Amino acid sequence: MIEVKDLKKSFETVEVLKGISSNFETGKVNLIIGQSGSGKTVFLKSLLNVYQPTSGEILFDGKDINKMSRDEKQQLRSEIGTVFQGSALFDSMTVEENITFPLDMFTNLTFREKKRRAFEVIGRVHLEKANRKYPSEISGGMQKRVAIARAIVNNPKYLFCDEPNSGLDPYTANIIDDLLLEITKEYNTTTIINTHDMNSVMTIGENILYLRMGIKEWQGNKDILINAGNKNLIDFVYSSELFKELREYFMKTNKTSIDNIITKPHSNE
Ligand SMILES: Nc1ncnc2c1ncn2[C@@H]1O[C@H](COP(=O)(O)OP(=O)(O)OP(=O)(O)O)[C@@H](O)[C@H]1O
Repeated sequence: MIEVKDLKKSFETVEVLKGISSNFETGKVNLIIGQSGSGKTVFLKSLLNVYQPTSGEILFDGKDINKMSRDEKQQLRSEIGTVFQGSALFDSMTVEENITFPLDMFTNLTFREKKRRAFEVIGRVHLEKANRKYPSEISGGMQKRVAIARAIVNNPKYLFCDEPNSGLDPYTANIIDDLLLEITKEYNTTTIINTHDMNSVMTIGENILYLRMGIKEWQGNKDILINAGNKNLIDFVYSSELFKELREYFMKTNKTSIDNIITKPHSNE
């Protein structure tokens, strides 16, 4: 579980995060949404300790990251898996080498143990046939699955993803969403995802934090989102004509999510 208490972050005189408090539970997919410039990336980077907050607390299972010793921070780093925008794979390494990289960095496992662990997660993201390929030889969706496998190879307690669906077609984005939801349950991770993808919001949004101009404007799950009274949130989430119509359909039929009205692709496609 990650608890954030009255988090503020300024750059010189500009206050970007204006006192955000929120809890992110273990085993749940937590989504951070908001317009461009609302502070999502600064928020995520503050949780990852890339930015030092101006004030406030960030507790990882009860421990304040900003009061941790160097060793404790190093330990925490080994417990965090990250999926960055654009996958951020090493071009000169094969899929398997990319995935093994965190084990080389953070563990003393033997070569054989590392291979076994890499093999496990490669199977988990259905990339058995690609393990000897280079990133340039596989599709964007497969690259994203490699990034996810690399993020989970070390059995992380916390999983952070920055725009995991960016650059993917909607079909592949669904596969990635499903995979992230499944992995969150299987590994019992506290998963935090920055996203602009409203489809993700409506399908995997177990806890949604809506940021607006550096403040927490709304927090809830995908099922209560539909009836949320917050006009800014509704205007943001249902800004496209298609989603507006979907919302009207939900309201008319008393449905709360799109889970039962869309057919999902299988995650190994
Ligand atoms: N290192 C920095 N120094 C100064 N200002 C910054 C820095 N990083 C972000 N900002 C400012 O903080 C505000 C929020 O930026 P942030 O990148 O968090 O927005 P965002 O919600 O992630 O946007 P997007 O959805 O476009 O990625 C912006 O006004 C940005 O200019």
